[in-house]
Amino acid sequence: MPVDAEKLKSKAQKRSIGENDDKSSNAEPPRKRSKAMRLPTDDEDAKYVETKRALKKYSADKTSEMLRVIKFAFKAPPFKLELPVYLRYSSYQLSSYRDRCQLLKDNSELTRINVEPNIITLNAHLNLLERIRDDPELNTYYEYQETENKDLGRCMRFIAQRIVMARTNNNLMKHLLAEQGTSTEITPESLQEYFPAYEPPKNRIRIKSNLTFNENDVIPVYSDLEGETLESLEIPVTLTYDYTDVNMVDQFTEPNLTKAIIMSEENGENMIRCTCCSSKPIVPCYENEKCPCFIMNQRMQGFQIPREGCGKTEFTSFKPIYFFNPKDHYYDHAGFACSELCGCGGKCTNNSMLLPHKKLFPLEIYRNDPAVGFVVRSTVMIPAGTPLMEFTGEIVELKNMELDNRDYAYQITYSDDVKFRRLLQEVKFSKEYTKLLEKLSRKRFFIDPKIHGNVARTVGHACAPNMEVVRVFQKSLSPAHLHLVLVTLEDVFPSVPLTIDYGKTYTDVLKDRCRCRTFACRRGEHVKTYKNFETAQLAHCLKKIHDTRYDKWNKDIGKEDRDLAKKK
Ligand SMILES: C[S@@+](CC[C@H](N)C(=O)[O-])C[C@H]1O[C@@H](n2cnc3c(N)ncnc32)[C@H](O)[C@@H]1O
Repeated sequence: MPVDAEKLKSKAQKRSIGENDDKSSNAEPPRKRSKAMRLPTDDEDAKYVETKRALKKYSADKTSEMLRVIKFAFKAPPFKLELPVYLRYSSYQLSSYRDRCQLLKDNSELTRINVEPNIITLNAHLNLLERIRDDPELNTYYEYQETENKDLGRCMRFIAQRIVMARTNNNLMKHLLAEQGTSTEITPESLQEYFPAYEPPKNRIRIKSNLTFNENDVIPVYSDLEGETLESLEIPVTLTYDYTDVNMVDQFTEPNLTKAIIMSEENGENMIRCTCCSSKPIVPCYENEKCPCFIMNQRMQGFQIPREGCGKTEFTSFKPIYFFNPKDHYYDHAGFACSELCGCGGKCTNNSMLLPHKKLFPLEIYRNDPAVGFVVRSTVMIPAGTPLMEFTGEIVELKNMELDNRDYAYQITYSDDVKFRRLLQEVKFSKEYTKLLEKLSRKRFFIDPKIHGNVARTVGHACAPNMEVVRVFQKSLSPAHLHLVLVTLEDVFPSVPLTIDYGKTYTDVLKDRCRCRTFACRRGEHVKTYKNFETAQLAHCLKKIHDTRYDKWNKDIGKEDRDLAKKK
């Protein structure tokens, strides 16, 4: 993820002689779990219960009042209890909070389970269709693409352009490619070996049945490492974070950000919300030219440079979000969504956060490569253009972030974000608030999910990723009102890990240790296999590979049989 290069470099060096090297060595003797885990004492447990009670109270009244919430952070090993004071959540609800302690307590969940991949895929698909059918909002407004996607050619073109651009904009890459050596010709057949399907073993170790503690969002965690046993498995500390679906702000470390939240709440002028309502279950805010949230959404879509023959990327609630121009992607792509504070309550066509918050697509976390650690996949096909998940964590300025957290954190504000700053000048906020937002926009804020985060923190890096990260604002325009949303670039099938591109800074630090194994890898073993990518040819190959995967998926979900049965 794009972070300060020098700092990361020192961290990478630290790692290369330490933790990471150990992990990648297959020869490492299995470590005993007991060393890492100690259950809390009665005293510690009592304090934990007390905290939870305080949190419950907070969730129950859902006020936006300042409230003191005590955070317990358990650091293992050795097990240590801290009591820093955590305040203030930038969201108006605390939808979940779970302590690391719970994970330690739940060690007994560790179990072996037998799976039949095809049955899992079929069941997951049927469950998904059922969920869509049973949800009055989805069954009327959302179309899950079960048939072939007619826009796929366009998506593949974007991916191909993105890959070519990431390579040509990278000096180290240019240098490597200029070296002597042969280059493999790009054909669907030659690329095929870089698209292996991941089939989990039939007998898997399940570490947790649900990492989120939310029964509407079940995310199990598996360990599929070869030769691993229940006895040798060590639950890594990277799994013991507080699961949160909302971003957080600590008022002590980030007083200016807190001030921005308060100013937006206390002065209606600084808040953007609509009063739209209708008798329909979903209010048509995106079709209402007077809706202030839609107007802001349109203004942000104005960041995009028009391309001949292409439309603009639209941020709506139910239609796919397709991209057209990979240049300046993060700067050019932002949306503004209605929220629960609006007249529509966020249940409208102008809320691209609606789908990710529904947790429609079942996810699982697993690891099969010790050098990469845990990654994420879905057990159903996720269509291209789906805003799949939000990347949550603590919003923190670079100078306040712990060095150790940086390989997990995602940068959200950039001092050279000219278009965004121009917009700030045009919006009619109070003078003082505009000044503050301007100041904040020049600072380097990150979303740090290391201690408080969600499943998105586990998404791995790939040089040819299948998801892109975009910004969606709600309520106002400070960094505390910004959400990072991960959108699929192509149809992602159940056998494929979900990935994003952590960015050039990160891959440069990875040096030759990138394990994304994609044909377009910028830092792995196969960097020089393909020297020349031509966009159109690459898009064509990607489409062919997609079609093969699509045919297999169709068989797995028994679609052909069901279509036949319907005809009869
Ligand atoms: C944001 S975390 C991803 C979750 C992590 N795998 C875990 O188990 O918690 C980033 C870390 O994952 C690993 N990682 C992710 N993608 C990788 C890749 N393509 N090659 C090598 N390591 C990768 C690296 O250790 C990196 O520091």
